[in-house]
Amino acid sequence: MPKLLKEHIFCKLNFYSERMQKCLHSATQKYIDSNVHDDPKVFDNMYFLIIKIISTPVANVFIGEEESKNEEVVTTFAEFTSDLSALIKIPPFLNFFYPGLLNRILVSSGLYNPAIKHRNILIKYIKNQVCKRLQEKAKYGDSWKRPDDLLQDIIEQEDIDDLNNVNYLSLADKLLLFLFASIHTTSNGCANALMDLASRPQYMQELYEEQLEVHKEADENGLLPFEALDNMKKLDSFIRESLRLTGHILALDHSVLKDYTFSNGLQLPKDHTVKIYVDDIYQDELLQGPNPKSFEPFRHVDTNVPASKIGKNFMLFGGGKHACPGRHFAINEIKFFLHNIILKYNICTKSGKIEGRRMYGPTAYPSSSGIIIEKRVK
Ligand code: HEM
Repeated sequence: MPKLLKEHIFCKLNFYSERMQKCLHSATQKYIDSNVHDDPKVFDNMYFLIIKIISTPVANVFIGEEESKNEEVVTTFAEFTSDLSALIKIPPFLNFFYPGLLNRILVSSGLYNPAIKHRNILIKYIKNQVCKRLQEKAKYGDSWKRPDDLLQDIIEQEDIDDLNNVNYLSLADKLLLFLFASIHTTSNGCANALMDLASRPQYMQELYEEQLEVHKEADENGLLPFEALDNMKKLDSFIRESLRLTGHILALDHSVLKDYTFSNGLQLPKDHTVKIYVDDIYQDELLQGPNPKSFEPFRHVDTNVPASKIGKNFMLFGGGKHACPGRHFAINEIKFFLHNIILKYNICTKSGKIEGRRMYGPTAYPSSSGIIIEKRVK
């Protein structure tokens, strides 16, 4: 799965950049712009709007221009992970017998499996595309212009060419894995960054000036060249700081595959799950520099370390050979989205205070508090 993404999406970030921006523009227009008129407007729980906005370009790149315009597709992309995470919230009553036993019973007995609804929706739209594409390819042969998206890449990689022999279940399951990895994570990061900005309006002017300068590179449709992302240095630093202070207490669950003993004698027994105690990384002055607990939006500007850069002092995307391959895609999406918001609007929290994260056990979620969005006077 990571190999597929690396070969077919992350090598083509530049190619997808225009589509990503067009989708973000139209989704922002639909979910935000159309609700903000001359008076300031309060948006509660922005996460639910942002997840729809983030899902729009992801759906476009994953299953193509045509189907991604459909509201039902965007809703499935947006809701799949949160519906699934309802399973994680079920108290682990039967874990005494076997880890996750209650969830396994619910899912395998068919009593509760939130994935099925989304899989059926996805199959409906994928089927439409697969049929159309195979028929067109048969009709036009070499002159057929193949659509460029992940679905087409999978069709070709798996040599799918017989309409009567397509395993739609397997195709949908592959795509659902990608949805699981990409949508909630990116939306979380984006909603946190927006709330962090609304909480600290004093940094807005500096970011606005940078985005104005960057926007000089835009074409007549307001679309930026891919390279413009590199010039959003302050915005990039702001996003990295927001990600650094995501706020989880424990993160990065990993299974221990074999008994392991660290040099200090600490033992990890096989088959246990280990999690990282996040404060050990982000509140350590040696790793983060001075005042590691405080939100300093421009702390990364002169460090030459972009928001997507992983390292021992920044583990949000994991590390090593399994580090998140989607991190550049995610950061680009967040930057393009915030670029537009900063140019169009002033934002602040409804409470007028800094809003922190919402905790669910050791995991942090974006705050559901209100954000006031007001058109910028030019
Ligand atoms: C802010 C957004 C994101 C965050 C915070 C995030 C975080 C992570 C983390 C922590 C891991 C596990 C790394 C490890 O085990 O060491 C991971 C893996 C992965 N992520 Fe992301 N991710 C994000 C966005 C995305 C996007 C947009 C995609 C796809 C388009 C994606 C695809 C993947 C895949 C395929 C893996 C598995 C990699 C492997 O096992 O080799 N992620 N991500």
